[in-house]
Amino acid sequence: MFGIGSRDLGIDLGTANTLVYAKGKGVIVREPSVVALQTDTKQIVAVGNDARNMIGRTPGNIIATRPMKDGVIADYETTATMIKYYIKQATKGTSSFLSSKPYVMVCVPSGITAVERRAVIDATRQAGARDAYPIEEPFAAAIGANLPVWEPTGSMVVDIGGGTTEVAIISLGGIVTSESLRIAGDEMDDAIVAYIRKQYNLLIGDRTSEMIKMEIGSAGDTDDIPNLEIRGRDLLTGLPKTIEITAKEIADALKDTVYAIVDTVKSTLEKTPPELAADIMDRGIVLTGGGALLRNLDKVISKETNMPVIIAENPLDCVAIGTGLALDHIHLFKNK
Ligand SMILES: Nc1ncnc2c1ncn2[C@@H]1O[C@H](COP(=O)(O)OP(=O)(O)OP(=O)(O)O)[C@@H](O)[C@H]1O
Repeated sequence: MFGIGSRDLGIDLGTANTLVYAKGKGVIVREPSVVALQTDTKQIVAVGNDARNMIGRTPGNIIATRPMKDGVIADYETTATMIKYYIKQATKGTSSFLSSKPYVMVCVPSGITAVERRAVIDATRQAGARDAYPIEEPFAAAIGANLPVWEPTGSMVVDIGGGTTEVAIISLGGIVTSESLRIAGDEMDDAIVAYIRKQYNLLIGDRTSEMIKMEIGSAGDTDDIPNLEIRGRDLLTGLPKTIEITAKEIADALKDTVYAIVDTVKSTLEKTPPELAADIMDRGIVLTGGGALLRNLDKVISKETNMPVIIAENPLDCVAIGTGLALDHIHLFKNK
């Protein structure tokens, strides 16, 4: 018997954001997956929001890095330290932390290799978990979006995060078919950087491109979206420069990424057994993850698939909520 208790945690270890869900409390930590390190000693200077504010603004002796890339661990030691910091933050005040470590349910992309999966389990244990149980991200997203995952009915979830887009058809507590694409929100940001550089010879940072995406980005129609003034460094003069860009330009820059996501949704639907496809037709495709907030993405997916598409409530929190709620079914998950 596991004896899951209130100290146990669900962690959405994301490429862009890390969220921690505590049983009975909900999401109690929501911070960017960023760590700032001393370049020479590799000592941690800051984690989360504090570290994110340093991106692109660090002096030579400090670097702000994202230890997760494309949904998997790119820098093992830094990821373990980051998880440790968040577990500590989530369990502070609960005096039992040292005497009784938490069980942790942690999400992993569905397309992960055995080695990548092992790294997540080991890093979470090293970070102070009593034991770690991986749950596939789209399954967690579906639980968090309140879909009837345990029932004999088809549900379809598209989780668009920073590094990965996970598409899955779920029925009877399992993933029937899924596809994982290592293209999502980060790729959209990169596409904006590349467009501005090519079109205007202007270099902008990752934070600026993400801000542009959130402010005026659209997967389709751009009517009624105002222009935006942005600042960067002119590559010809080397000096700061301000330009005005239109939503139409940004929509064009995002097109390839958007259609890579749409094609993955379509090819997953093509592999779906007909009975389940009929269920999905009734209930609709549910979008989760921060990428679900890209303007008009729901409309474009709906038009391209002829299916109803719904954006989950609190799309950024679905994976964390689902990971936490899955603690009640921890015996169904393997810790190897
Ligand atoms: N309003 C918005 N419009 C467009 N994109 C958004 C919006 N809000 C957040 N995002 C994007 O959502 C992404 C982060 O989503 P989320 O936190 O679900 O990802 P993650 O879980 O960290 O990543 P992954 O699942 O790939 O490991 C970022 O790329 C962010 O820019």
